[in-house]
Amino acid sequence: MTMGHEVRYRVSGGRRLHGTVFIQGAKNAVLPMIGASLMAATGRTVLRNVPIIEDVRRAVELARAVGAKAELHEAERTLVIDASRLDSPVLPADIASRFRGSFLFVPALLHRLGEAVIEGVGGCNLGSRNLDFHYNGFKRLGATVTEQMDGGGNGIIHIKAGDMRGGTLYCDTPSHTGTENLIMAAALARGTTLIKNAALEPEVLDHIALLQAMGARISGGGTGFITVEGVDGLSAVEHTVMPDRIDAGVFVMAAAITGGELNLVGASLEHLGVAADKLEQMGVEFHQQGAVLQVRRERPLRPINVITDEYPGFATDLQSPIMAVSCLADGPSYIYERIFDGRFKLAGELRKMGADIEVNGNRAKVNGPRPLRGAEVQAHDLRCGSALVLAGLAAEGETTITSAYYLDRGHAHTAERLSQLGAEIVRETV
Ligand SMILES: CC(=O)N[C@H]1[C@@H](OP(=O)(O)OP(=O)(O)OC[C@H]2O[C@@H](n3ccc(=O)[nH]c3=O)[C@H](O)[C@@H]2O)O[C@H](CO)[C@@H](O)[C@@H]1O
Ligand SMILES: C=C(OP(=O)(O)O)C(=O)O
Repeated sequence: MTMGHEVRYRVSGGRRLHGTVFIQGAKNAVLPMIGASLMAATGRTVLRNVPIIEDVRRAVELARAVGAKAELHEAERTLVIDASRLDSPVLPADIASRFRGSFLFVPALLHRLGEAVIEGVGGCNLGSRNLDFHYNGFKRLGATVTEQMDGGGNGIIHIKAGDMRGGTLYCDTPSHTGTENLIMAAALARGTTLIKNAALEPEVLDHIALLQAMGARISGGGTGFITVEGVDGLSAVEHTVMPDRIDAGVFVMAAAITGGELNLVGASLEHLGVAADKLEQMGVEFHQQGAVLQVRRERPLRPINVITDEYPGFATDLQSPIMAVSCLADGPSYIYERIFDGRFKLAGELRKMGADIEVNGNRAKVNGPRPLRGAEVQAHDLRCGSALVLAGLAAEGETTITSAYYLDRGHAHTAERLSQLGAEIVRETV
């Protein structure tokens, strides 16, 4: 995951955070949007409020690998994509295996080039992460899916478009990227498609809004039943990416774990779903003032009971961060991870910092309060990384977080933004 250099963060804890922070654009909205932009056969798509994160850099590389012109203007947080000439259906492993969002390029390749070849799909290693809902949906629309082994024993997936016609599709559980991929595949198929048990996440709705602006005919977003009437083509448009609710949740928890007070520009209480209620129960006070969310924590942290679920349930991507906060809560906290079966590697790292956490399958009990002390710890995945930053902010002494490419996959300018709030944190490449 580190590609030549190792990224690490050093955090010195014990400072209360104060001030104003800008919430980045949403990773899980911009990635499907980059996939959608490849469906426009003419013109240039302009995406604004793009988070400057490693996953976006990889997506830009991947868009270029299939023939698109893609320019990321980092200072302007704007991505311009001209997909008028795509010339390769291959998603090369050296780029695609580094982020999950690479699979969101498949519908565009099917419609524009008639096939997609996937040499590797990446993303955080969170246990089993199947793609059967995607494959089954593509097949129901008329595609064929085959797997071959390359010389090194790695599977290469070939998807051929065939005559793509609308049909009835479903997700066994409301998959986030599954819903986005099936909507895109149906948008340019002939006739009407119904997707049952579709995901309700705000990023899925933002993605639908972009596709509608491009000319797609989609209804039912946010209901669990999505209907797509196929159209002949989609046009390039300009769209502003919604704020990242997971980035917002992490900054709420930065205020919570340090006993600070922050103004989060662009954060929405509604988008936090049940996470907002759980954080309130822990002692966080919220004041939504238009598009600015004010948060502070003055009272001692109370323990919490968390069950992860699809939106508007408690987001699995905030489960690791709240595990870090609950280490300092006044009593035992209980966490039940229902979405992924391998998302507790964090517990071992927090133990190195003095935490007392018992893990049993997908359930964890965090015995708080335990003072945290600085240690050398490893980010095993993106949210493990953000949780360790939070723990470092509250720990006595210095915490070094290694394998921090994972953190950079999903959070922009972490050290700069936290430093502006009074934290002592540096990012290093070694
Ligand atoms: C790029 C992106 O948007 N990533 C997000 C997306 O991941 P992603 O879209 O991969 O997550 P899904 O919603 O698809 O996965 C949820 C669960 O469904 C299972 N499943 C999914 C698809 C499938 O075909 N078969 C299957 O069994 C997965 O193994 C997992 O247990 O949603 C997750 C859950 O909110 C978030 O943690 C990720 O940050
Ligand atoms: C699991 C995550 O991302 P991805 O699906 O891109 O691996 C995440 O954002 O925590």
